[in-house]
Amino acid sequence: MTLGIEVNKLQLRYGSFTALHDLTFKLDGGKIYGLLGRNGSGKTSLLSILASFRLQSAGSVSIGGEAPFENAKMMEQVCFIQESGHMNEGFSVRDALSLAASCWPNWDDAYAAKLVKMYDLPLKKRAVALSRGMKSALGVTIGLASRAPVTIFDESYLGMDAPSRYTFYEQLLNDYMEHPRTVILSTHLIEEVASLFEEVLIIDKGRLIVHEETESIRTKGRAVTGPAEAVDRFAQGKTVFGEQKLGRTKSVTVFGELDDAACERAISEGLELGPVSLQDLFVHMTKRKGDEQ
Ligand SMILES: Nc1ncnc2c1ncn2[C@@H]1O[C@H](COP(=O)(O)OP(=O)(O)OP(=O)(O)O)[C@@H](O)[C@H]1O
Repeated sequence: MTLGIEVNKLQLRYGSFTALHDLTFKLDGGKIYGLLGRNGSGKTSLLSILASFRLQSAGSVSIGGEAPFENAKMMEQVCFIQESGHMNEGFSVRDALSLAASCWPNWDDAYAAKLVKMYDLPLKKRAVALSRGMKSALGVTIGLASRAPVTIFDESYLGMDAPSRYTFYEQLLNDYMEHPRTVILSTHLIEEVASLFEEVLIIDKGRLIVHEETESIRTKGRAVTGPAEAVDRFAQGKTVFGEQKLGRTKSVTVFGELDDAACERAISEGLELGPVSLQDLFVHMTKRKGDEQ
């Protein structure tokens, strides 16, 4: 089963501070979404509302057609894994897994055991006493094995070392192919995870500035490489970021879609056009006064 999500004019205020401004978007069920945003942009606030950890100040959220807040049926359908997951002081890893098994009806014990083995999680150890990376490994184990129709990972794998993170990405993709569900990943490690995203949402200062298919976002910019003079001529009048020079060869990223004629002109001048990284585009789109170029 997959569940879609609809968010309409969603606002969240903390006292007099507005963290989320009129967010409106629709997520189809059964896709992997990337949620990107700079520090403090409102990612956790948004995800907490989707997971019914928090009630919005205005607007509406519906998951599979139902409002999630204080909706026991919905809580079984949504699994929210945060980096700073709260663990009961006295709980062992085994207890944490047993509790998770009782929360999510689609829980797969055999898959959880496989992940425990992969991550070498010590079942008898108190969960609060695990290292940061091991806590993250426990978190992603719970998120994956929950098989919840809506599974949200809020930077939950940041504490893990690179091999463990790659294991997570691989497991997520394989398990998602076998058991399609709606997955939202918020991350600052954009390039590492970008290939998993089918669609990307970018929020900036509590406002949604992008919601598009990943492939379509990548067409918003191009990497242009070639002889420095030809690159400069081509880039004139265009928005340029991410400039690199090696000898007489230069590479720049130009922002904005290029039509066929512009691409043909570039190629005829000996320039190479390549795709732009999602991370470069994200940095450009969320740039603020005072940021380094
Ligand atoms: N409980 C709270 N009380 C008051 N302000 C809050 C509270 N929680 C978050 N905020 C504020 O809301 C804004 C959004 O915070 P949020 O944690 O949602 O951002 P984020 O995008 O997840 O950030 P990061 O990438 O740094 O984790 C920030 O300005 C933050 O200070």
